[in-house]
Amino acid sequence: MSELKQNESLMTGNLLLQANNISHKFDYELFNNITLSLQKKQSIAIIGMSGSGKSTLLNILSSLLKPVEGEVLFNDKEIYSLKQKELLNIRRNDFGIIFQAHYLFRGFSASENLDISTLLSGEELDMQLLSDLKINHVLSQGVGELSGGQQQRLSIARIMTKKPKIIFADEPTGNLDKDTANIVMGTLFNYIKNNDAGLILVTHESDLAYQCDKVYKLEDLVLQELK
Ligand SMILES: Nc1ncnc2c1ncn2[C@@H]1O[C@H](COP(=O)(O)OP(=O)(O)OP(=O)(O)O)[C@@H](O)[C@H]1O
Repeated sequence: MSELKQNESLMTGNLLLQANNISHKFDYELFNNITLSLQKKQSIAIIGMSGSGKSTLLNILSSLLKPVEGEVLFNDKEIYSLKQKELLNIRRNDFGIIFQAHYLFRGFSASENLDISTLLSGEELDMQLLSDLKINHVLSQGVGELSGGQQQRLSIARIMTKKPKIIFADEPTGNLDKDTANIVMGTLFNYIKNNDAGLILVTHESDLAYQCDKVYKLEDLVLQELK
């Protein structure tokens, strides 16, 4: 994005997240000098080969991993310069992170897993959301009794229940058949449009990626804009 456009979106208040000149390495360099911005109601997909660093980049953008270089701005504040408590507040209230492995409480029912989200956020349970995700009929069942795909949708519902400003999703439809994956993606797109939120999605599936407003490919250390 040009500096002019970036300033425009800052002025109109549409900017949700701005990452500047992000570089990261573990044993070897993963990516270099990545700049990315997310606007309200916008969805961004990141694709790339296995091991190219997509999940690592998502972790950096979503407050879980401080990059070796660069900054991530949310509400005009560089998140990795914040005090731990402020960062935790953003992670708890504003960011919704959907992992490849979902972290549901297995000894509890589906409904109790959702209660944790409503209790912490003070938000109401959205029955329409549960119905859209086709899990409204399994609420009284134990998490261990649900299918893998139902567990995945329950973890997505739990994250959406707290009404995050940004949803970061790492392969959110990995366990789902095509039709159910489309339902989940439709629910995520509706959510961001209706709540002035944004979505950053990591996926292997390019047809899912191209449903997003923007598509980037992580390759040869850089993020290339494909759409
Ligand atoms: N905490 C870590 N410590 C050391 N190396 C790591 C760590 N996390 C990831 N890596 C390495 O960084 C590289 C990129 O991993 P990452 O999970 O970001 O890739 P990816 O593109 O998301 O892959 P996939 O599509 O297979 O999920 C891998 O070689 C991985 O082993």
